[in-house]
Amino acid sequence: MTAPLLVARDLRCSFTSGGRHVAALDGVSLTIAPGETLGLVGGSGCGKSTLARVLTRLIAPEGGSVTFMSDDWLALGGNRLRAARRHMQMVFQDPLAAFNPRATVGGVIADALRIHAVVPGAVRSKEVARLIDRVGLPSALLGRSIRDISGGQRQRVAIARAIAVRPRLIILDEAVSALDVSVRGRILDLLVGLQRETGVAYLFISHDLAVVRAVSQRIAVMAAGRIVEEGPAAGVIAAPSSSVLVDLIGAVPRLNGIPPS
Ligand SMILES: Nc1ncnc2c1ncn2[C@@H]1O[C@H](COP(=O)(O)OP(=O)(O)OP(=O)(O)O)[C@@H](O)[C@H]1O
Repeated sequence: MTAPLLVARDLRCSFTSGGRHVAALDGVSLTIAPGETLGLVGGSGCGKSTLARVLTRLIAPEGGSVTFMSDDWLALGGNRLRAARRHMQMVFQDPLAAFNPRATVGGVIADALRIHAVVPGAVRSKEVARLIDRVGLPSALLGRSIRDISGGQRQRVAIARAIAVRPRLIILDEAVSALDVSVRGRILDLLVGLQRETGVAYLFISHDLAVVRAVSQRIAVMAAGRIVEEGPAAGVIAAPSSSVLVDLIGAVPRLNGIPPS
């Protein structure tokens, strides 16, 4: 059996605000294999984004461990962390918040290539052009400000920036949730195609089970800071064991046997 790419064990993270204590992660464990998509689904406030932020080390958990590419990920520092970071990229719901709004499309991708020294400087522009074409954007967009393109185009730029550094894992947190249905479908197709070509793994986080189902081989269902069920996508949806998943299935007419209106 191939070694897992990422193993999270018993992650715990809580917040106190307004005198209220919330266990956002209450002992979360999960495994992601190389090249697979694990879909993480759950209702609002169940801890999905906190998990993404802990895995990407934006926040430190109070307990638990993460092994990523065989390293003790939460303990890595210095040059080893910088080198390993390249392999775990993140795409957020609102890419504008993740970019310097004054940056150009080409600049965003070139910076990622430069920071991680992915290709020699002499061929960087050529690689930027290849990436922008691969994510389905015209090269005319390269000089445009990131502020002056559509939300769907911006999300394609975010994906181009993530794949530019040839990561092993991309964590997508509600990455297509703000897009209209047809744009969303095309971006999901792009993600599936890129995975086939590069073998990248995805942790695909969404409150929308239909979207998660469209791209995931396995699904983990989260409620109140815990993973309440997990397994192969088709099997989990065919025989849900948690009330959360039953509710999420009920919210998707197609999965519920009722044709969409
Ligand atoms: N910085 C913070 N300070 C205080 N509470 C927080 C903070 N971040 C998250 N929480 C709380 O932790 C819980 C989990 O939040 P989280 O954002 O991880 O959930 P989520 O599943 O991503 O929700 P959504 O789908 O609505 O974004 C919620 O109760 C939230 O209010």
